[in-house]
Amino acid sequence: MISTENLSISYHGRTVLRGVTIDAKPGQVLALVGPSGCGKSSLLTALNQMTEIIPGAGVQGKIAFDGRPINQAFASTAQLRQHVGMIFQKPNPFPMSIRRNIELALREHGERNREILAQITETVLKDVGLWDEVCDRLDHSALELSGGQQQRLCIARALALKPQVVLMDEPCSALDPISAERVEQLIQSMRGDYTVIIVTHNLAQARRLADQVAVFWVQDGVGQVIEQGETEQLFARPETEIARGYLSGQRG
Ligand SMILES: Nc1ncnc2c1ncn2[C@@H]1O[C@H](COP(=O)(O)OP(=O)(O)OP(=O)(O)O)[C@@H](O)[C@H]1O
Repeated sequence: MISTENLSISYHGRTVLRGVTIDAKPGQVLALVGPSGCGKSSLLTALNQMTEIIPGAGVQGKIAFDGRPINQAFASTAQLRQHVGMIFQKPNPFPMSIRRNIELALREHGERNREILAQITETVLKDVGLWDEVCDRLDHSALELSGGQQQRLCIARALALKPQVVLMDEPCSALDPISAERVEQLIQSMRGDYTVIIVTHNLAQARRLADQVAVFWVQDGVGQVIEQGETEQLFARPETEIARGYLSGQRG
């Protein structure tokens, strides 16, 4: 669904990630794990072309969506981001009503019909398990919601655009344990319908959620993928000493 080939990322001429080849398959969850600073977030950022707005950042190598280079697969960055949504560590709802948070994204992509807007809003809020909690205060500010509710709203906002891929950068790590569990359950429920690439420092979470895992590590001062494969196989029988130490919690 979305893949990279020999992808490298640099900032101001310093390469921070080198030679990354990954393939997130349709409907699967791919977890990116590894210690701080090995380039996991940089990779996510490159996948929906946000790297382009970072001063001094450069991307080399190939990124493909459904087998086609992303520049050819999408007519514009806006179209790419419709198909490839992004969720950040800190929930970032717009400072406006719960309803407007969902509708604004849809309106930006040309949807004006009020009934359709209301219907999609209800559907996606139900999908993320938020409808019952907010249906009587849709016109209240999204900032009145708890952190966990805000994160589920942000996921609903992304899902409203019917993306095929959702990129998630540590989506649970800023939440309290109960909210984190709800968001994790939500990601679990997205399996099959969406391709998810999730950066997580929580190895137990990666093991619970992911079909595939890629282990990142800094070698010779540059981030690289040192091992990747099916989750259970990778955790049970890592091939490299470094991955074995990291996945067992003894390194990193
Ligand atoms: N905008 C930027 N300008 C310069 N250097 C950057 C920028 N963003 C990231 N870096 C550097 O790139 C390297 C990789 O950072 P990145 O955030 O991608 O790693 P990470 O594995 O996601 O780390 P973490 O798990 O802590 O989020 C780090 O050395 C970081 O300092």
